[in-house]
Amino acid sequence: MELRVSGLGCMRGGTMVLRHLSLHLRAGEALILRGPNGAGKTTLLRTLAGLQPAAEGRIEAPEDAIAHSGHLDGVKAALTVRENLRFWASVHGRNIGTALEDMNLSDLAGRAAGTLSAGQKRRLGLARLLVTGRPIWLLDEPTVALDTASTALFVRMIQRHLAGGGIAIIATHVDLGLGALPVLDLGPLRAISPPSGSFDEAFL
Ligand SMILES: Nc1ncnc2c1ncn2[C@@H]1O[C@H](COP(=O)(O)OP(=O)(O)OP(=O)(O)O)[C@@H](O)[C@H]1O
Repeated sequence: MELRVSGLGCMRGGTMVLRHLSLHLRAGEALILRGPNGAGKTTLLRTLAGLQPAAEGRIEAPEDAIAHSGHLDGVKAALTVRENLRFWASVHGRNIGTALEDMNLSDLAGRAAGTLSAGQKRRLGLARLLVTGRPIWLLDEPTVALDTASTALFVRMIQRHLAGGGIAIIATHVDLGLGALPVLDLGPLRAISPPSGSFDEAFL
């Protein structure tokens, strides 16, 4: 199990955002993506997941190995938590296993997903990764809206995934307490310079 990326360039909205990105992850390895707002973390993860085409370069991974968890996780509001997981599991030809327990969703299993809080929905989105059975996880700000206990559940979930030979790329602005993982700063790989005097800078 490997993910190999070479000379990757990614576009967003018709503009080249990142260029010359190469990386190589083997089973059990993880990478933290960092960079300021707009650096291209989401764009990179979407490109690696095949949600948008690469502008240049190569992405090599086994077929159907990648699962992506982003800001919109396709939670079906009218289905219960359990039904959502069963639906995704069936798409991948699997059952939901211990996904409910692993993300502390057992007490919410019968609730319509549309009635969940932001953090509960995020836990459901992360539980979805478990039922895909896919070994390469691409995670975009996975702990947004999670409280301390849920963040700890997520960290354990990642540790088990890596111990089982999985791979993870995690875009995050926070220290997850996952130990000394390699960090890729996308700032230097930006294909475009942020405009000077931008809105953000005006408030720094
Ligand atoms: N739908 C879109 N259409 C056009 N440009 C976009 C679109 N989405 C993002 N962009 C632009 O693409 C660039 C990269 O955005 P991206 O969301 O990948 O950054 P990011 O590093 O994930 O940022 P953040 O830390 O704020 O989540 C930014 O300049 C952003 O403004």
